[in-house]
Amino acid sequence: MPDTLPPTLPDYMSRAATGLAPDLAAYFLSGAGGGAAEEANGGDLARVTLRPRALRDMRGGHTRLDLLGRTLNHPVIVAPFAYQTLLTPEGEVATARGAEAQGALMVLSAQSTRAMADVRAAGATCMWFQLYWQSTLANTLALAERAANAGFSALILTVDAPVQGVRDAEIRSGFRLSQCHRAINLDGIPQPAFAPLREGESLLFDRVAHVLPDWKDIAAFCRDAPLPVILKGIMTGEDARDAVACGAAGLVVSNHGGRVLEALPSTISVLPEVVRAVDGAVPVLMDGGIRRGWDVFRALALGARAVLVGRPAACGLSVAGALGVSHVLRLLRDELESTMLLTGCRTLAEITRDRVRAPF
Ligand SMILES: Cc1cc2nc3c(=O)[nH]c(=O)nc-3n(C[C@H](O)[C@H](O)[C@H](O)COP(=O)(O)O)c2cc1C
Ligand SMILES: CC(C)CC(=O)C(=O)O
Repeated sequence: MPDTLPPTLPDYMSRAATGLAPDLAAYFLSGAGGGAAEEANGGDLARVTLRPRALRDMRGGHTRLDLLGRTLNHPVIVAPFAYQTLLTPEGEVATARGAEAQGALMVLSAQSTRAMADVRAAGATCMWFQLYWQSTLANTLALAERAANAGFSALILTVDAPVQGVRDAEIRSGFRLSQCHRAINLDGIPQPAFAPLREGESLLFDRVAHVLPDWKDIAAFCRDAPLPVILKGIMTGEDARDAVACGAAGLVVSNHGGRVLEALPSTISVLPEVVRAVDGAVPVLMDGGIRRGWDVFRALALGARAVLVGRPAACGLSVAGALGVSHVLRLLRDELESTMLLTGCRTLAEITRDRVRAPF
């Protein structure tokens, strides 16, 4: 635990970047390829400027919202991120404590290094469970049942990373995951074992592609899953419409924090296209590059119902454990409140498109 907590979120990010071992910093903080998509997320958010309204009555203002049948204190959600015991021995348990301290909804990654029951016991606001497709519908439903039995209230199925991203910095750093930090909640769910490749065969198209889902599988999963299913990693209006048609209960506009494919656009730039396509049918959330309370405001103004933060929570966890996660979330919420007050928005519903100037 540091003697003093960093005063701002950028200070948490730089303290984590310098304090972590180089290979861990590369795994947790770098982006795909040379990092352009990760940089675009933050760069494009900064291109959205605010149109403040002065002298409005701000009494009784608040940051509450309703999302999938629950009332949340504020719209900042802890994104699922993998292998948290790499950052501190308590891992996801500490993150859940920090999230609960701020009444923040947390999404637990299927690649969690702590048992889902222990994480739920540590923080009651860890209510959503994220998973990847597990080769077959039956395997994916088996994992979903585990989450439902552990008391989670919704599932996030991530569809944007069927294969790992190639991150230059991570490769250069020689990052390797050790067996001490494994995804224990997947124990007993069969993982694919691929037959050796014959001459001229492609690993991705001739092996991996055979265990990947398509929209029919997603529709079957949404129909049979024991909990509402939110699809994470939607980046176009077309996919958004397909997701709604398949029965998704919500969408997350996400490029995985720019971690999987360098040539993707920023999430804020595609958010309006997705929101238009969905036309209010289900809530649209967004993540990628949210670092300040005014970034939350920017995303909400362009149609996001709430935002998720990945690296900010990871940096809070790495610098000061549960307290760091809690402090990072508090900073974001305080900055959002002050941005609302300074722009004349009493409630989240008042953060509308006409409160910003945006090139998207
Ligand atoms: C180290 C790391 C691990 C991640 N692991 C997962 C994961 O297991 N599942 C998932 O859906 N997204 C994962 N993500 C993506 C986040 O959920 C989220 O989309 C992204 O971090 C948002 O961008 P931000 O880091 O700029 O806030 C991970 C992100 C990071 C940084
Ligand atoms: C195990 C990985 C697929 C976790 C992840 O989503 C990531 O590292 O971005």
